[in-house]
Amino acid sequence: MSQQPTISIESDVVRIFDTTLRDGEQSPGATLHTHEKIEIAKQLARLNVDVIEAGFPAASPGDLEAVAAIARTVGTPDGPIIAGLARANRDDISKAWEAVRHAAKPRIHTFIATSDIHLQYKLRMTREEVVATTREMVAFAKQFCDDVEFSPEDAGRSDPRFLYEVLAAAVEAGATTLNIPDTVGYTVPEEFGALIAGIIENTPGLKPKVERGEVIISVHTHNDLGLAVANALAGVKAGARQVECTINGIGERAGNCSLEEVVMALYVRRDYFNLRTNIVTQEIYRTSDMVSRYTGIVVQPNKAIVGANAFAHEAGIHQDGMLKHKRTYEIMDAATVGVPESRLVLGKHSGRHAFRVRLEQLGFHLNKEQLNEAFRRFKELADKKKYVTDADIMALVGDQLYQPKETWQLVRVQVLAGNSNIPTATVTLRDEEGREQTATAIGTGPVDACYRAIREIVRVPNNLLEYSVQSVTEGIDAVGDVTVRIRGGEGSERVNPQTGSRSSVYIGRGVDTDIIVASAKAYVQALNKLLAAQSDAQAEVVIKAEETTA
Ligand SMILES: CC(=O)SCCNC(=O)CCNC(=O)[C@H](O)C(C)(C)COP(=O)(O)OP(=O)(O)OC[C@H]1O[C@@H](n2cnc3c(N)ncnc32)[C@H](O)[C@@H]1OP(=O)(O)O
Ligand SMILES: CC(C)C(=O)C(=O)O
Repeated sequence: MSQQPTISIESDVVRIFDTTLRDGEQSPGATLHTHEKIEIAKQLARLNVDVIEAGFPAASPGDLEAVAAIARTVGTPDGPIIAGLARANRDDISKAWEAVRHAAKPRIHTFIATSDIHLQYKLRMTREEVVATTREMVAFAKQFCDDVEFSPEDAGRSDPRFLYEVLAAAVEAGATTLNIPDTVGYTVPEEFGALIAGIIENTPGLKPKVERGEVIISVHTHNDLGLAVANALAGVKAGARQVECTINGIGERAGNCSLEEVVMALYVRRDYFNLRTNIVTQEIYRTSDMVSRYTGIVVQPNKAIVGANAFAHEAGIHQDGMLKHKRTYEIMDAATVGVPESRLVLGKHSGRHAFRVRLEQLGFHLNKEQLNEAFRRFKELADKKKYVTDADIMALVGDQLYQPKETWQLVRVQVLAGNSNIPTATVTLRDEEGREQTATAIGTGPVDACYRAIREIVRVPNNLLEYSVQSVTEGIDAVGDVTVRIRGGEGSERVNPQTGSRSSVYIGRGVDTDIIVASAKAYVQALNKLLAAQSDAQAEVVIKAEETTA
């Protein structure tokens, strides 16, 4: 099984054959319109893939036209090879040629299965018939096109000795690329590598042709066991010089070998593979994003290379390492794949170093005590909130540095709610001189009614931007923690003493076992901040006016 490759191939280039528009489009629900396929093909050309498999022209007239359109627009002399897939029959091959012939560099890719299970149940053919069909159909394709690729489908589960026979027939008939598919993602890397090495070594007459680059061995792996990329790399190590892959690894079932992963593995581990690709790696992220948007297939956040978290660091120890030297936790630069920069995500696992750096980026330069207090409050918030945003941090530190006086205090709140009442709230607030005011309001729910009643008393223009409630403790007697964010009207801007930046957004928090009470406290707190900022602003105007008169 562990047959070691003894091959010495002249070229150190691994060709990238992108099949996003053919095998990728076979992902359930990924159907693309022709104009989207053309856009993706153009982007693949910018990415500098060597081959675009643009579709399966015999599948439908629309598919044929889409492949032809790509051949015409993207298949320029400097552009990639444009391939069309065809079963091993005359009709499919003729249609493939009809579509790809418009390209400067066309390729017909024909295939037939070689595993016993496919022969017996699907094709209902004998091995002899498969060999004869291969010879005949590769020769038929060769009449149209010099560049013919042949694939023994389900090679991963085929008898290797039979594969050698079929592949020899394909080469004799003129195939210049032999693509070895692990169609159902069944093999494991050592085994697949050995399969490739065995093919090169044992297919009659093949090895010298592969060494001179007259015949290219290609690999096409599927991800049913999550091994598609590992298998493709094992194939490359054994002598393959073309990898068939898709953007974001989309494709039938669990998908195909992911282009970005295999390309970056070859790039980052040049020391191990001693090979290169022609890919413009800086275009990777843009391509991934386009394919995701057009197919509607979302990229999982932890996906290697292109996932949202691929260059994000949350743990404090990692963030500290990153700040001291990027290579401590990153094996490649985000910019290499077109991601603007790596991110330090602030959350409950973050440490002081990263927190301080983010504060400085936001314009806050705190002394040690202030930083410790801000960090304590940040951790408290991170325990409750999944993501702590920059806005949260600004509000949190802003609040810490700026403690307004309490213009209004909540005295009482009483609500009538339920599914047979109009939600009604009666609220009593006390002002700085100890005078109480009461208002009653109805609303769409008890919180809305309560907020309307408060507005009746406080009467300061504001918009509620965000209302969120969380339980701080567990169980039926849980304490509710309400956070509100409001924006004040004109003249309610607060100047950040650290940065000089202005904002009219105020945050209020209220905690109580009754969430209506917690909601009222939070809103009153936010309004108090707004009122304090307004009176500060007025004082500023008066002082400026006095200075001018003086
Ligand atoms: C592993 C892969 O990804 S292979 C590529 C898969 N892609 C596609 O299937 C493309 C979309 N397919 C289609 O639109 C349709 O299946 C078509 C137009 C290609 C064919 O449709 P139909 O003629 O209705 O046939 P259907 O798909 O039901 O069955 C496939 C037939 O092709 C035969 N066949 C399958 N593979 C091959 C092959 N490589 N060479 C020759 N014949 C083949 C099957 O044995 C079956 O033949 P049968 O009708 O004599 O039993
Ligand atoms: C047609 C071949 C290359 C294929 O897609 C597969 O076997 O998975």
